[in-house]
Amino acid sequence: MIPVAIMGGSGYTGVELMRLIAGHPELELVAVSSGQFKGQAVDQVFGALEGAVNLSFVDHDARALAQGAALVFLAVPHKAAMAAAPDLLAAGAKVVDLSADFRIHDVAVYEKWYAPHSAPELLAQAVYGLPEFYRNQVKGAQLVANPGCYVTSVLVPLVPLLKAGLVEPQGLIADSASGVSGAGRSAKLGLIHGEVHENFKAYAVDGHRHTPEMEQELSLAAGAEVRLTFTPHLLPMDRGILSTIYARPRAGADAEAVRACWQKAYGEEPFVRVLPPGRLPATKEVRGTNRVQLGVAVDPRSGLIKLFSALDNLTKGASGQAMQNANLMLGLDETAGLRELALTP
Ligand SMILES: NC(=O)C1=CN([C@@H]2O[C@H](COP(=O)(O)OP(=O)(O)OC[C@H]3O[C@@H](n4cnc5c(N)ncnc54)[C@H](OP(=O)(O)O)[C@@H]3O)[C@@H](O)[C@H]2O)C=CC1
Ligand SMILES: CC(=O)N[C@@H](CCC(=O)OP(=O)(O)O)C(=O)O
Repeated sequence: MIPVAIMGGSGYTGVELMRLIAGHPELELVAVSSGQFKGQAVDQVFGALEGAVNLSFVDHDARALAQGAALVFLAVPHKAAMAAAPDLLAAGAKVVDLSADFRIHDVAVYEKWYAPHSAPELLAQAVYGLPEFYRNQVKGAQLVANPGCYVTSVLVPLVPLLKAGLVEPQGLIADSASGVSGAGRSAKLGLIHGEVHENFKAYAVDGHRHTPEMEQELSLAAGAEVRLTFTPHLLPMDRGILSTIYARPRAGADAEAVRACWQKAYGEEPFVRVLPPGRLPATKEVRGTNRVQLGVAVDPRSGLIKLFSALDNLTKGASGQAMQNANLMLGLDETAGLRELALTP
């Protein structure tokens, strides 16, 4: 068994990582940290893990977590991740960072949207962890920057189409809606039941911090600078993201051409499902899985192409993708521990 550790085990992505590791044939969780629950048994704090994790939470001490772990998952907020990564790497551990700290290549862009960067020297070695696009680089990486949840739902449908020149790189619009677990497990007024239940609204309409990350990867795919209009929405459910993307077709591209392009890009991919005509992505069909579903339609009036993607923000949007990256970095079967199917109602 390969020993792994988690910094930030008391949050939603941390507990999801523990669930996935518990079902993984070759990984063993050897340490997990939490400030709030330090010293308490993991399965007392999270009853869902009873019998599956026999550890108590320890301090957020990077060097201690790296000791005895081949790989450490950083399931902590941005800033905390860049503070821990140098020590973890220096101690010889591989690192999968679920935060945004190493996703944006240009430090000035990162600092504009986030905060001053305390470890910019690591940006050049960080690999952007979308295995469907960067699999070979991930395999050799010491530090992987796991993509954002909204970002994965926008890049998977769009990147192959931009690379193939099937859609115009300008004028792209993405409307995405996320379940509440996307905002993490800390108490916030806007996330309590009375505010979220039976409600649906947009937020961050002047600019969400995932926009520059999307534009970075979309521009690389298009070979030209891409500007995207992105609007996130909060859905009254716990998990799941549905993105609807509007794009202007190029060279007469239609739904069939889009599906053929996706099939070429993803036909062999274990976690991307291109849905046949007549079926559209649905969050319930990917809930708890590492899958992304893709669907397409052409608006008969405007001629715009509508792309749809569904994923679970905590699995393919965070911890599942982190596990997929860890599998590649450790030389394991990429799908190990990730073969769960969604629950039907
Ligand atoms: N939720 C989601 O769907 C997604 C989340 N992400 C990213 O993953 C990371 C974790 O998110 P999520 O699990 O939702 O967050 P939560 O708020 O649910 O959990 C945060 C975790 O980080 C720990 N933590 C908080 N502050 C610090 C600190 N200064 N140093 C070390 N640890 C700290 C907390 O531990 P304690 O309070 O016990 O000390 C807790 O375990 C974030 O960077 C987030 O942006 C990425 C994609 C999707
Ligand atoms: C519903 C909700 O609030 N979602 C979060 C998703 C952000 C997230 O987790 O993003 P990083 O991985 O880049 O930190 C938000 O909009 O801030």
